[in-house]
Amino acid sequence: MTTFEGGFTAVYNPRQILDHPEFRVLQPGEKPSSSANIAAFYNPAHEIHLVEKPRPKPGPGQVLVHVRATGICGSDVHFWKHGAIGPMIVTDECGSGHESAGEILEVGEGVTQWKVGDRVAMENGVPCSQPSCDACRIGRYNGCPNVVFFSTPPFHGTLTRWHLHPAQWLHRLPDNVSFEEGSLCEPLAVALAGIERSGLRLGDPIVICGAGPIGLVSLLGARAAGAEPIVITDLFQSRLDFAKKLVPGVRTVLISRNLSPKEQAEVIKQTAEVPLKVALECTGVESSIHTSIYSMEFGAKVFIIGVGKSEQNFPFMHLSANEIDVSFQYRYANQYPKAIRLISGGLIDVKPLVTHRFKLEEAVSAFHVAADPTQGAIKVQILD
Ligand SMILES: NC(=O)c1ccc[n+]([C@@H]2O[C@H](COP(=O)([O-])OP(=O)(O)OC[C@H]3O[C@@H](n4cnc5c(N)ncnc54)[C@H](O)[C@@H]3O)[C@@H](O)[C@H]2O)c1
Ligand SMILES: OC[C@H](O)C(O)[C@@H](O)CO
Ligand SMILES: [Zn+2]
Ligand SMILES: [Zn+2]
Repeated sequence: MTTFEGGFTAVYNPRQILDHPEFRVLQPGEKPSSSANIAAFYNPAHEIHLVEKPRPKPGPGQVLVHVRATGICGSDVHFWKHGAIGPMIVTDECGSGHESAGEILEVGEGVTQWKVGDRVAMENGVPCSQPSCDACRIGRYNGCPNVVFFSTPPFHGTLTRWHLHPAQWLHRLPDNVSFEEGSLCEPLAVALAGIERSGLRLGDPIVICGAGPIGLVSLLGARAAGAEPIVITDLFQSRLDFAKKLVPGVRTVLISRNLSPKEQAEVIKQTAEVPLKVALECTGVESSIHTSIYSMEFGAKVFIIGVGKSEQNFPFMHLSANEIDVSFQYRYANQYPKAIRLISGGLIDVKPLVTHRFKLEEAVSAFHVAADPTQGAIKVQILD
């Protein structure tokens, strides 16, 4: 039982908010009609294609959102290309996209907090919200065992024109925050959750490993949080150049495949010039995690946001003898309001992360650009 704002209560099963199950795959070259509810789906045959679906009707406690901006996440590409992330396996057609913002088109029964035309960022991991669920009850709802995460199989994503959403999992966008910025609140929420739980404090010297979208939003967040100095690493100079443009004061280290993690850590330490208190690890790659661990001072924290191989080795004795804590982040909880405030207040500027823009009808091309490293994409946005 969930109480919606305004006192309306409903038995609330997030699985019932699944988008309309009917869809038709468009043939290659077939033009979708301009009034259709189109979406980009991936499937177990590693195809990505447009589909047409009916326009859904909001039920009690739901709203219909016209999705205006969606960013492509590495996990969308991964589900398409590799068919699984850990235990989440693509067994059927599945809608992509979970970094979205839009405009409310219709409100369902009992929805009092939203009206048609309101601009919102969509929080796309919808937990069960049942009092019997410990994770939900204590506010660590990213750990809800019954979470519906749109775009993670079997739940269709928000890369679509019209999407049904539970009213209480939307966040109002102030006038000075665009739909694109609203959609970028999703990767930013990942970084903010990690930074919050890493215990990072004003003036802390840190290293960020990996300068992909997650490393870069972590860089923006860490800079806003007052970390200094900040060292960022990557295997590619182009990504480090991007980081330097984004935050000119950042120090960069190009990772060499010829150096061991210990040797690499020495380069990071020399670049930092002061002992490092925190690592925000944003690759999930074993060698990079080792490098981050060897870069740390006694009592430091290695905070792992990246995800990678199911089983990995750890430099156990180095961790133990240096009391280095290792922690992990899984998605986020309670970060959207903060992300929106930081963007609206001008403390974090996510706009430069968008390198490519496509129309919804061009979503398949957008995926090909996002998946091709030679295109130099950081964040590909799909706008409608
Ligand atoms: N914890 C979560 O909830 C969560 C949420 C979103 C993404 N992620 C994960 O975060 C990670 C980063 O996401 P992204 O979108 O930025 O991915 P990405 O692949 O675009 O970026 C990763 C970057 O790390 C660099 N890299 C790879 N190996 C490296 C090494 N040994 N040393 C230094 N840099 C190295 C790559 O060149 C790349 O620029 C991924 O593992 C992703 O799955 C986690
Ligand atoms: O941004 C959130 C992440 O992409 C998701 O956790 C994804 O990796 C799996 O659902
Ligand atoms: Zn994501
Ligand atoms: Zn729950």
